[in-house]
Amino acid sequence: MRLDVVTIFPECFSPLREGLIGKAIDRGIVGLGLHDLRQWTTDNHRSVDDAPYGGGPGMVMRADIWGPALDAVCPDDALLVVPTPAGRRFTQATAEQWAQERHLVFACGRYEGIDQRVVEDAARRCRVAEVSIGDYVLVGGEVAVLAMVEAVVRLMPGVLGNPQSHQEDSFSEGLLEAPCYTRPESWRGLDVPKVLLSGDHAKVAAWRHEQALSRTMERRPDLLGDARTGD
Ligand SMILES: Nc1cc(-c2ccc3ccn(Cc4ccc(CN5CCCC5)cc4)c3c2)n[nH]1
Repeated sequence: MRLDVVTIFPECFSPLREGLIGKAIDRGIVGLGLHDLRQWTTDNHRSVDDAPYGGGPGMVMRADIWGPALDAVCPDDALLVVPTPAGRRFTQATAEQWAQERHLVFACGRYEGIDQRVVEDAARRCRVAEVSIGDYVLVGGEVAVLAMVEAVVRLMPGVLGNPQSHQEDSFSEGLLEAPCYTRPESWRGLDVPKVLLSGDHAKVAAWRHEQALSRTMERRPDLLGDARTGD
């Protein structure tokens, strides 16, 4: 898979060079390209924004800068991902779909967002996904892209040491994950649940499912559909 990111803060993406994602890049499982949007500016101040038509707070990122950048970075067969608070929700299912893609291009906005015509124009030649990572407003798209890239790349073959690991991800079975424990067996008067020491895999699996279910009911009834949310 190839990943390209267009941003005015390329340095925000140095964390991708660390850890499992960094290893995936070093091993060629993932190709990463970082592109400074200001490369496509034309004025001495290298400005990328202007005042919003119709008034309102802050500034909007200019289509006449973003257009040439995406023309250069985003081919027609790529999926263009545009993080925005106004997007469809990015979920584990989204990550699983995108892990099948050959090329993802991420357009990181700042200020109050990107002129909507950039998305409209891009959609004439490639698939575009405007996505939100949660119901809160960040300062820009970079943190959202870091989160989505981690969620997608960890699903790719060869990235996680133990492929079993994402079989039991939260959400992969529609439930939150069960609690996890490791040594010491007793710590500050708190003991590991005895069933986990039993060696009885069926009992362990049953206990973990029950824990996942109760946690989900308590913390995320929305994941359980109408029956449990009292709708
Ligand atoms: N899940 C999630 C994603 C983001 C996100 C993603 C990209 C950008 C680019 C700029 N911003 C800041 C930002 C500030 C204020 C508004 C709301 N304004 C109200 C009137 C016009 C707009 C929008 C956007 C982003 C935020 N936040 N949260």
